[in-house]
Amino acid sequence: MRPDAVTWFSGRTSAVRSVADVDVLGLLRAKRRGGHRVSLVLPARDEEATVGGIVAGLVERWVRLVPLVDEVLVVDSDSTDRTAEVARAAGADVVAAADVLPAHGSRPGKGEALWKSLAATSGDLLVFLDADLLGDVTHYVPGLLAPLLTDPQVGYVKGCYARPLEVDGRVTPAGGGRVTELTARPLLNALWPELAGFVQPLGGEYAGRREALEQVPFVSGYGVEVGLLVDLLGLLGLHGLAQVDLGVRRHTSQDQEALGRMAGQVVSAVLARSGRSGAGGLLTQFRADGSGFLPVSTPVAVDERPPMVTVPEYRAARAGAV
Ligand SMILES: O=c1ccn([C@@H]2O[C@H](COP(=O)(O)OP(=O)(O)O)[C@@H](O)[C@H]2O)c(=O)[nH]1
Ligand SMILES: O=C(O)[C@@H](COP(=O)(O)O)O[C@H]1O[C@H](CO)[C@@H](O)[C@H](O)[C@H]1O
Repeated sequence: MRPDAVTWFSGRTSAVRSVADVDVLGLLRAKRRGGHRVSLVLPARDEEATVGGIVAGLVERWVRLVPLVDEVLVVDSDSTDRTAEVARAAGADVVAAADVLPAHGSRPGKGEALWKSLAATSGDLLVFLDADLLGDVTHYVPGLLAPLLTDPQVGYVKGCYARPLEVDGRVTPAGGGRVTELTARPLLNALWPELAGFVQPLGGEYAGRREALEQVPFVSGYGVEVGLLVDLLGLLGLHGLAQVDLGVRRHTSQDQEALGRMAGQVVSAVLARSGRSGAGGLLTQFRADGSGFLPVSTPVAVDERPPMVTVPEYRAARAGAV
């Protein structure tokens, strides 16, 4: 790593691998002293199998027992299963992404759900967790909040973790984060070497200050994480970014073809931010069908929403909330 990345990695990486690793009551005092309000957001598309357990555990611990969190919102991203009902029964507020800022239409994708969450929440601090996480993620919330509550210089915090790979029920202790290792990390090291210290640049668990998040665009699909990282580097500088080692992250993984499409979206977001548009914006993959190869093409061109602070309805709502 370049010296600036080395310095950042050693100075801006903390560790919260369990609740025992963090002074929760100290964070609660810091939250109250700072007059902060915390919104926990989970973007969810067809996550009925996992979203209920995640929400129930976090609501019990961080809303009821120790009120680090003031609102828990599941953004239902065009689910076709019972995600919304399960999340609501577990104690979350639920909103359909398509119902937020309806005058601005509705686009598919995780980034769209995250962008809309800014208009559907009120916290000055936001924590984002995927809704397909497996295992105990209780400590993720205080771990991600700690740098924001204790260091005013930090505006954005990404979780990092070991990532076991679970495919067809078989678990290998490493190997997860395939798009990260095979696409995002090489591209970021080549184009933004100052970001080389991020262990999990694509990780779906992160937290940030609203005043920063509302000033950057949100890539509508899976390019949202890499887009946010590069754009927040520009807005906050490397010293405004941090990461926290949360130990291990398990989630329900997608197949290689799906991850290929995800990688295509990540590459498009990177190319757009490095001054080169992805020429065709189309990714062609091939399925072996026994008698040859069937080409399957998917649009991966960057589609993004503007900084939320430019949306009149958002500004009006925030002004009214003051
Ligand atoms: O169009 C989408 C795609 C994904 N997601 C959610 O974003 C998170 C991460 O997506 P996914 O699990 O598909 O990515 P992976 O973790 O496999 O990389 C999960 O909570 C998904 O339900 C979403 O809200 N809308
Ligand atoms: O990090 C990665 O390579 C991908 C895929 O992870 P796996 O190979 O399925 O463990 O997962 C992340 O990438 C997505 C795109 O940024 C994020 O939206 C997901 O939250 C995150 O899990």
